[in-house]
Order: sequence, then structure tokens, then C-alpha cells
Amino acid sequence: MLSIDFIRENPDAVRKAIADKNVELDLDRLIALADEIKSARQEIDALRTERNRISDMFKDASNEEKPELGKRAKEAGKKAGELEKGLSDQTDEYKALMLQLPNIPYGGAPVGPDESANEVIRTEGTPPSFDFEPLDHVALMEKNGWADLSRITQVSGSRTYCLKGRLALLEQKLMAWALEEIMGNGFDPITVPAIAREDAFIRQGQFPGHREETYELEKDDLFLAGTAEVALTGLHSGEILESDQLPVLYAGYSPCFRREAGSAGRDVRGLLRVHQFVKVEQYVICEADEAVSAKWHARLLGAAEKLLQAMEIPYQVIETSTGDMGLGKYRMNDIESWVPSLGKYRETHSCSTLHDWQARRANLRYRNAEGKVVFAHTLNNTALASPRILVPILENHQTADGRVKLPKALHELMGGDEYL
Ligand SMILES: Nc1ncnc2c1ncn2[C@@H]1O[C@H](COS(=O)(=O)NC(=O)[C@@H](N)CO)[C@@H](O)[C@H]1O
Repeated sequence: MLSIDFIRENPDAVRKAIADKNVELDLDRLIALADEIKSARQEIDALRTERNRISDMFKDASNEEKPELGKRAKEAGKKAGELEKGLSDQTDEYKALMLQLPNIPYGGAPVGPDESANEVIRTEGTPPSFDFEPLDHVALMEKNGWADLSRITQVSGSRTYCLKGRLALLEQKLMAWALEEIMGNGFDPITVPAIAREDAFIRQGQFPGHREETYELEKDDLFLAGTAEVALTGLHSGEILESDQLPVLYAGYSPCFRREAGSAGRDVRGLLRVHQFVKVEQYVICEADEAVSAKWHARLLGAAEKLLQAMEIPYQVIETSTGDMGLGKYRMNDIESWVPSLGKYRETHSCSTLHDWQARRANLRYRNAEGKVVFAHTLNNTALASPRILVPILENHQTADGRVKLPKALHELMGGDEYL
């Protein structure tokens, strides 16, 4: 969300953001509604002041004056009530439009309609060249008994999987390892539920635009989140944090659920795009200062890159375009890991700065150094998400005999065995 004052003072910047993020939004209607609501509120206040003024006159009035005074007070109160009633429809429409407003994107983001406009800003590591015909992760798992991708679909439907044996163990170890690594950066580990109320999704930004991608528990008015970001955004909603409580740094672990409604036919084989997965999420609430946000953005990105470097996975960092970064982002850098069987890099991490767009929706505020209560800034980034990260791990480190030789950091995790 943006502040209405910002919108009034920077209509062109907001109009450009709406265009560059492919948002359908009538900004003139929003501003007109804001003006109508503002003048109606001023009129209501004036009527209420008039009614109170007349009531004050009542006690000293003569018996002849009282009926007229009572009539005028009643009329003022009635008119105020009618205006108030008319306001509720306008206020609902105004709030709905405010929730659809995009954040102003970073000036260095490529302007474009979708991921085709994304730019590679750096590449780390070299994709392996095999002197044998490499297998894809599904074949590797089948050869080693590391997964069930067929029987389970009778139980749970498409885009579900079972990990088995040492691969199942590796996933658990990877999550603990990611938590520990991020804890080492001063982040507090916290496990959060995927279950959350509708409000939490509005505050985080998933609703109203991406409701379709979210599982709903209708009988209970609850939903299943696709990222710990939902719970972590709602955790301090409505509080006023003290400046010495900032930055709030969470390493959030949660199961993640996604309907993938818009992904029919994409990544249907294997572990890249599934309905349920696990993730360690880096989440920051910091002071409302662009330089501080930029510092945390770089740290979040660096922490994820450090994990990829330890896993010896070749990757590239992307500057995400205005059309691909999503409504609430000021800036988004995805990290894409090399997937040999596809011969290309695929997104495994997503690092975002939102400034106060999310904090305004979630009413996340703090008392700044001058004692003023202001909206905070928030950021989030993937530390590690599985099973998607297993794809580059298995495929990049496979050997000619169909085994997987773990990089040093991981074979220490797995009790010293150098093979999975
Ligand atoms: N359907 C899915 N199946 C498997 N992994 C997924 C799926 N959707 C997302 N992920 C993983 O979760 C990571 C983060 O997802 S994201 O939507 O891009 N970003 C977020 O959720 C942010 N909160 C940062 O983590 C992705 O980079 C990917 O590694």
C-alpha cells in the first residue's frame, strides 16, 4: 500500500508504476474517492460540532427557544448520520483500490512485462561438463530408491512426492543447516504455521491478487500459506515496536502449500514445482530508511549465495523486471541455480525489498529516534527451499555410475560419507 499523501504528491510516479507492473487500476477514481471521503468527513465533523454547540446552548435557553434548538440539533445529527452511511460504500471501494496499488519499483529494475525482461547481473560457478550421459533428478532418484513419485499420486494427486532413504534424511539436514547458517547471521529461528487467516494474506500481499493460488480451508475460514512470509508479516501486526527492537530478524521455517493454479503443464516431472514443500525464510523488519533496506537486501542475498557456494551449485543472480517482480516489491533479485537436465538456470531463491508497502498493509510500525510512530520497512528472501534445491544438488554432483558425490559441506552434514 502507498500513503494517499504520497499518491497526491507523486501521481506520475504512481501512474508509471501501475503501467510498468501491468496493473489494471483507475488512479483517477482512487484520488476522486479520497477527495470525496475527505470532504464528506469534514462536513460530518462540522455538523457534529454544530449539533454539540446547539446542545450546549440548550441548558441556558428559554422554553420558547428550546423546541427550535432541539429541531436544529436533531437535523444536524440526522444529516451527519446520512452522510456517514453514504460513506461506507465509498470507503469500501477506496480500500479495495488501495490494496491493488503497486509499490514504486527500483529505478535500476529493467522495465518489461514479465520474466523475459529480467537481466543477469552476475554468474557464479561453472556448469559441469560430464564425460558421460547425465541423468535427470527423477532418473537419479529412481536408480537409487530415493523417492516415490508414482504410487503417491494415487494417494495425493499430481505434483506430490515422497522422498526416501538418504535423500529424505538430506532434506531434513539441509533445513537444519540453513537455519543454523542464518542463525549465525543473527537471525532468530522461528517455526511458523502455514495455517493463517484471510487478514494475514491481505497484510502480506498475497491477497487479493493471488487468492487463486492459495489452498482454502473453507469450514474454518482459514487458508494454507505458500511461504512463512505470511505468518511473519502478521506476527507483529498492530504493534508499535521500539526502535531498539529493530531490526527484527527471523529465520522462519514452515511447510509451504501452493495450488500452482497458473502453472498447468509446467515442470510436471519431478520436484521443481510441487504443491507442498518446506522452506527456511529470511525475514527482516527494519527502520524506514532506504539505505538500511538496501544494506539488508544485500545481506539476505549474500547469505543465500553463501549456501549455494557451499553446495557448489553454479548459479546466476537476476535483476527482476517491473512486470515480473510482483505488486509489492520495490526490488527483487532472484537467484537461479543450474539444472543440467534442462540446460538452464532455474529460480531457487527470491530476495525482495518492499520498503513500507507491506508494513502499511500489516500496520507494522515503530517509534523512530525522534519519537514519531512510523511504518517500518520489510524484506524477505529464501534461505533454502526443498525439494526444488535437491534438483541442482543431485544433477550437478552426479557421477557416471549414477551416484551423487556430495560437496564437502554436505557430506559433513551426512555423517562424513562423501556419497549420498
Ligand atoms: N511450487 C513450488 N514447488 C517447489 N518449490 C517452490 C514452489 N514455489 C516456490 N518454491 C520455492 O520457494 C522459493 C521462494 O518462493 S517465492 O515465491 O519465489 N518467494 C517467496 O516465497 C519469498 N517469501 C521468499 O522466499 C522459490 O525460489 C522456490 O525455490
